[in-house]
Amino acid sequence: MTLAVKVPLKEGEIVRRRLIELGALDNTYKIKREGNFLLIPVKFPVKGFEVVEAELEQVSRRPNSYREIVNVPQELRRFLPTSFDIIGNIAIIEIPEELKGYAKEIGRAIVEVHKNVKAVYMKGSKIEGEYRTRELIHIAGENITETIHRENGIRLKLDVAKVYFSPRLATERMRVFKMAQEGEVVFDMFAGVGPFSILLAKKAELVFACDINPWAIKYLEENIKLNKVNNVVPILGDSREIEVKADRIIMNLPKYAHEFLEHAISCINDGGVIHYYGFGPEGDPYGWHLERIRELANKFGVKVEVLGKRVIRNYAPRQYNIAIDFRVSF
Ligand SMILES: C[S@@+](CC[C@H](N)C(=O)[O-])C[C@H]1O[C@@H](n2cnc3c(N)ncnc32)[C@H](O)[C@@H]1O
Repeated sequence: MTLAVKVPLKEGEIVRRRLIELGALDNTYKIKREGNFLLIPVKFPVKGFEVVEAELEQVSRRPNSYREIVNVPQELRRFLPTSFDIIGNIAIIEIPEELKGYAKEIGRAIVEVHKNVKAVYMKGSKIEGEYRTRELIHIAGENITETIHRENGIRLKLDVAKVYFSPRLATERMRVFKMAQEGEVVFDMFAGVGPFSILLAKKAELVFACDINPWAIKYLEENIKLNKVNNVVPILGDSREIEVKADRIIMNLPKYAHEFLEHAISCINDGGVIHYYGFGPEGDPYGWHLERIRELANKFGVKVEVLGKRVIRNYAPRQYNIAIDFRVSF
């Protein structure tokens, strides 16, 4: 037996919406028709409605999406985000202004549907600052920010509040791994907690992994142990000040990578490959970056061969996160 609001058939939809607004609708039971009435399952007695005890059928199918069970007013449902990131057992979601008042409902629904998710955070700012982190606002589940994320066969321990990490780049990291050759020396200029470095360590002879964020380096050191790799050298500092020679350089700092190009070219070995990342506008997202690369190639008197370029993902409206791979020959 469960509690249900009994309403005339023709008022059913209006009452259902009202119950959603009140957070009273119990989605775990099905609505039942009884003659000219509907029995709408509720979580608690609701003032102003006739509440009865009823035998209702339980909803047996496990929902596929939090959107199927979340209690938000019908007219706002169209604003519900269709995707969010899951990093280890932590979900991070961008909630539009219209739904900010329902953030906790959304968080609760995510925890309910995704059994592996233990904590949910709402994005509280854009990615900003030198460390490329953002403010996170806790909306559901446990108040934890440290987790272990699995991707491409490696484990990455990290704190989502203290370091940059995006699970959306997993395919890009695998693509770079596939391009890498056995026995190379790699310079990961903006290593973070090591998703490129640790993966590439499986092929490379040596990986220099630099980051300016002490938390990133702390987790990188833990991840080196966690993944039992012995050829990654963590370096805390500004990668412009690190003088190494490498066959492959990864420049995963899209917002500022162009400022580091000169140093990258000075670190690359003859015939080496640079994986450059940037942001660019719709239409020609590569043009500005390719010009910078060619300018510097002229300045250094080296040859540049573009091996590939692609859009990785949308970054903002009409702005793309792009990648350019190029070979440098002396
Ligand atoms: C976009 S994140 C990429 C992290 C990592 N490659 C990944 O895929 O998760 C850029 C990283 O560059 C680091 N960073 C920013 N400026 C730097 C600098 N001058 N030298 C070294 N690292 C820097 C930030 O702390 C941040 O961890």
